[in-house]
Amino acid sequence: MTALLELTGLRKTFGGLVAIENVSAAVEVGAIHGLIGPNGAGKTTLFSIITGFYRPDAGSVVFDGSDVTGLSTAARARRGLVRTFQSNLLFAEQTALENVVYGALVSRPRHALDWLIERQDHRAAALHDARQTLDFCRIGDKAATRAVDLSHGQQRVLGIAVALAARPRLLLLDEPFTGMTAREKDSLVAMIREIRDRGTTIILVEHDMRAVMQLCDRITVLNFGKVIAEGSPDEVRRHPEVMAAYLGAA
Ligand SMILES: Nc1ncnc2c1ncn2[C@@H]1O[C@H](COP(=O)(O)OP(=O)(O)OP(=O)(O)O)[C@@H](O)[C@H]1O
Repeated sequence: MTALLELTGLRKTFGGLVAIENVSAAVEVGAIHGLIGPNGAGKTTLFSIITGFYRPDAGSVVFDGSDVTGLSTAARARRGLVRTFQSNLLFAEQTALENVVYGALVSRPRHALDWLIERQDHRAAALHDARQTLDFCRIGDKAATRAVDLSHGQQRVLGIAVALAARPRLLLLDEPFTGMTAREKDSLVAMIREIRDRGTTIILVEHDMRAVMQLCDRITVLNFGKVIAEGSPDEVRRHPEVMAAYLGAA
């Protein structure tokens, strides 16, 4: 297997606090890779380093063979490294369809230009793609609904649809299951598998252990900013340090 993402020797401090210390990990092409750990373990900080929101104090982020450590979030997104947000950062007053179109345009500035100068063929193609993405995410019937009028679970799915519109090669999902009903969770588990099966590698930061264990091929466990375990769900579940970290946290 080849690594799509390689993290080497990452370190990030906030004042005197070491949030991430000497973190190395590799995410294989086609994997669903979990990133877990108790509260304050450093998951969000690591996520932000991978997406370019934070610059690490040391170490490197290599995406598809290129060092992207110094690149902006937008430059990474154009290369196919795309994230969703924990909160629903959507255009609340716009329809679901418009949100997905914006998701596609943000990652493809050339298309945005065509849109602005009203290239009708590009507009039609963008709308067609956005409709297909909403259908794929099982919210095609909500295309004309304003984002703000969707249920919480539907808004989270729309967030994923917006990210998918950017055609990610690596999709980072930030706690996508938060606040979902059991039924919505089951549907999202199936959807995430399908996204992977269509060729997108996935990193999943998630507190819902059932979803993590169901979905992930590999899991990296952080505690106090360090990697304490890495392996299959079964290996990680039985790892003494992981059990201790979660019991300690509980
Ligand atoms: N911007 C910041 N400024 C100062 N300290 C920070 C900042 N961001 C995170 N930290 C600290 O770094 C450590 C790791 O935090 P982080 O949010 O990455 O953990 P987490 O695993 O995502 O936690 P949670 O599961 O609660 O979201 C914590 O001690 C946190 O207080």
